[in-house]
Amino acid sequence: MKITGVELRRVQMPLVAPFRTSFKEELHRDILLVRVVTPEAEGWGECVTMESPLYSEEYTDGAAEVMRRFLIPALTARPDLDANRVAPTLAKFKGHPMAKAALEMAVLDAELRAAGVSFGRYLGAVRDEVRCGVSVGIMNSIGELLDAVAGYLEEGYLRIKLKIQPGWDIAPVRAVRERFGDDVPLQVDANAAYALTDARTLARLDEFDLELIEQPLAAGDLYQHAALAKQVRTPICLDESIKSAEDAALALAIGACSIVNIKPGRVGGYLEARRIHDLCQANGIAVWCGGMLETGLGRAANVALAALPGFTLPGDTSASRRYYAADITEPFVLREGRLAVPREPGLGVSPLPDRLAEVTSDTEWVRA
Ligand SMILES: CSCC[C@@H](NC(=O)CCC(=O)O)C(=O)O
Ligand SMILES: [Mg+2]
Repeated sequence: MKITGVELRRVQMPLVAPFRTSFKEELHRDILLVRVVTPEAEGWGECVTMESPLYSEEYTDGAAEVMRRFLIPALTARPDLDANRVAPTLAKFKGHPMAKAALEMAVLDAELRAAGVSFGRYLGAVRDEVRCGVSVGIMNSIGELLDAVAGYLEEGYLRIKLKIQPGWDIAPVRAVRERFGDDVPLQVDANAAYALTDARTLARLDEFDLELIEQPLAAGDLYQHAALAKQVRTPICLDESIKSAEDAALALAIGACSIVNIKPGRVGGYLEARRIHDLCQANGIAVWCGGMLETGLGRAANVALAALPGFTLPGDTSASRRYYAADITEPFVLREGRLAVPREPGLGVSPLPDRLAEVTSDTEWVRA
């Protein structure tokens, strides 16, 4: 395929409620969308960067700039591009996995729409629907948290993930266990808020029979996570630490984690995400699909990925209404705790033109 041009489009998506983690409180998402135009078809990509470099080193304005100056020109120079060639073409540019992932996603979408093949079928989906969990932010009170969890359980979510940080960990987890019982699959995500010196506090979470503790320590602390894993019984799951299949192989080799949260943007794209899935499956390691509050575009791709055989745990693949009153695509609606895998070619969804226009704050055409 030859790219004839790329549109960079910024959309402003207000959240239905504040979403607070150990590093930030989100009130809205300023999202960079990418539309790749080729003679055969167009494709959409979603860049999952935050506005500021607080989750990882990337941020949205930086992603747009690196795409505009380096990544898009490298891709448009190739007359023979396809999705498998995006990462090798961009490999000479260091880092920027989320920016690269958005472009690969858009090229893959265009390629698959032209071929009449869905994301799920291309990636290797074995299910027509995926079991869904939900991520619950840090709240102002235990009461507010319990009301939120009650609402999500009522909606049918099959797993609850609680954001934690020092000072908001043991008490909220205990309160959720006491209110909703021991049978609700429950896990926590610290977003790297703890240090190895907090091992005793983290070990106190063992009494609550959690599915996992996600990213307790800093992204670069692989060795420290391996040391922590020897001091807590609850399985350690990594998120921010795993930026490639190579990182995953090292983390498994040194015992830094026993479960992996796979986020295509964090690892440079859906093809690398599949490689991590394959590596983990071959090593008997469970994986699940993480989330970055995606619109229906990224949500469609994540749900397709989550249908691969090794995704045995419910992911943060929630319904559109978890974050947005009105998505930019037809909404993903939870049914019996599950989301259906799109079956149409490519992502299987497209932005609704009127809705997209409503939320667009900027659009820029980068000519090939
Ligand atoms: C704004 S924080 C985004 C990263 C966070 N994502 C979630 O908690 C799930 C978000 C979602 O449901 O998309 C994580 O560290 O796993
Ligand atoms: Mg996480």
